[in-house]
Amino acid sequence: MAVCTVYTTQSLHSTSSISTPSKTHLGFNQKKQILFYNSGKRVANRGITTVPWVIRCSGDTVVIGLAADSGCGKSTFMRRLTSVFGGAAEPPKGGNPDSNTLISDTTTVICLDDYHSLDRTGRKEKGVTALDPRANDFDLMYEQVKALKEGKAVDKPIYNHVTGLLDPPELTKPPKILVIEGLHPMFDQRVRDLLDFSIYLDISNEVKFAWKIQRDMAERGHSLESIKASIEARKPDFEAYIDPQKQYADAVIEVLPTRLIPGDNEGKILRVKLIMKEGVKYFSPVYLFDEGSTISWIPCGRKLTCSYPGIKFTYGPETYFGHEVSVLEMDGQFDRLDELIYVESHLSNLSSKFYGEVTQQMLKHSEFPGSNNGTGLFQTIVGLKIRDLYEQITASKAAAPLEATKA
Ligand SMILES: Nc1ncnc2c1ncn2[C@@H]1O[C@H](COP(=O)(O)OP(=O)(O)OP(=O)(O)O)[C@@H](O)[C@H]1O
Ligand SMILES: O=C(CO)[C@H](O)[C@H](O)COP(=O)(O)O
Repeated sequence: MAVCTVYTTQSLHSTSSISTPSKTHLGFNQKKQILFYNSGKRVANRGITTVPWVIRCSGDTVVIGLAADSGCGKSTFMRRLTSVFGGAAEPPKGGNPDSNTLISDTTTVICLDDYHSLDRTGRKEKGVTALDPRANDFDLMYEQVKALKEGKAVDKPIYNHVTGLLDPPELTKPPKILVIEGLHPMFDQRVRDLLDFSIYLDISNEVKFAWKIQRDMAERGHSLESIKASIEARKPDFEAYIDPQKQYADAVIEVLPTRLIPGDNEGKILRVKLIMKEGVKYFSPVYLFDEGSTISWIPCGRKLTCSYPGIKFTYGPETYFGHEVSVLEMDGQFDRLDELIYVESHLSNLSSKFYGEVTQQMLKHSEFPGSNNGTGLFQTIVGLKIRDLYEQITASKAAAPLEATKA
């Protein structure tokens, strides 16, 4: 049910006895008594009113932002996230086969490439990349994400990656959870302010290169030179417009080459950091052994099989762009995924619903890239945290109308 916040009208504001705008919550078309307050004290009772009083409706839609460069694992993360909610995500039925949208029972994932204002030819003519803000319509992005958050359907444009053209729009309905993924979910402050939670996938250049080669060379037949050239061409705009968004993220998954093999730059064994901001509403960071302490842990031995170069976890408080954060790091990879339960049992605040849920999720998607290392583990954990955040937000919204009528 969408919930609407009702404010007093201008004429009531001008009444000297009422100094603060009053608020209450209504369902659409629901009649309810509206109470007015003066510094928390009930001062008037205006009887029954209806929707015309409503000036702002916010649906139950929780909005999550996922930022990353292209080819950095957003789709894989989305598949893990939607799986935590129990359903598979699919393109809109009967719509444009080249739609970028994915819909599951609870979640709709929209790709912000759909807000490219310049198509492929337009960008070429103007000499700008897709990462450049001038190639994107942030006004429309803001209006549509805001509308969806408020429970209203929108006609969202489609950027067609096959043709490089802007296709006719598709009707997008407000879901329970809206994920906006792409290059710029935290770039525009208005859009950023709509996010209930934000994530940045920070893939180091060395690893990005290794992944690109794996996908674009092995799977798409591109040459090594063209992959190198495309990464180099994107770099200045990536550094100017995409990378700075990580400072705003509530959680960052940073992927680096291992430190367990000196000089390694193959990008096969990874060191992955989960950077979690402290003090974010409805989000309490995961910790290892003891919250707030600095821990270094090598779990290899009788309970966890590790081949060379082994596995090392670290955990502790740090500062990230001036924010207090907790950082959990995993370097190395698992030999046997079923043994992950041993690691899981030493992690706290996971927001799992039962013992072993993280291990179960990882085993369920063992074929996804990153399932044997920190990328898969931390994406799964962030998925559980998002479910928990969603449940807390909806519970608090459901409690709000009751609180308002009790007063
Ligand atoms: N955790 C991982 N470990 C190893 N390789 C990975 C990982 N995540 C992604 N990759 C590699 O990167 C490729 C791109 O992943 P994915 O499709 O999830 O990224 P994306 O950000 O959605 O890409 P795009 O925006 O280009 O569609 C995968 O095909 C895989 O080769
Ligand atoms: O950075 C990207 C986000 O996915 C794409 O390169 C951008 O959307 C442009 O698309 P295309 O490569 O199809 O012209």
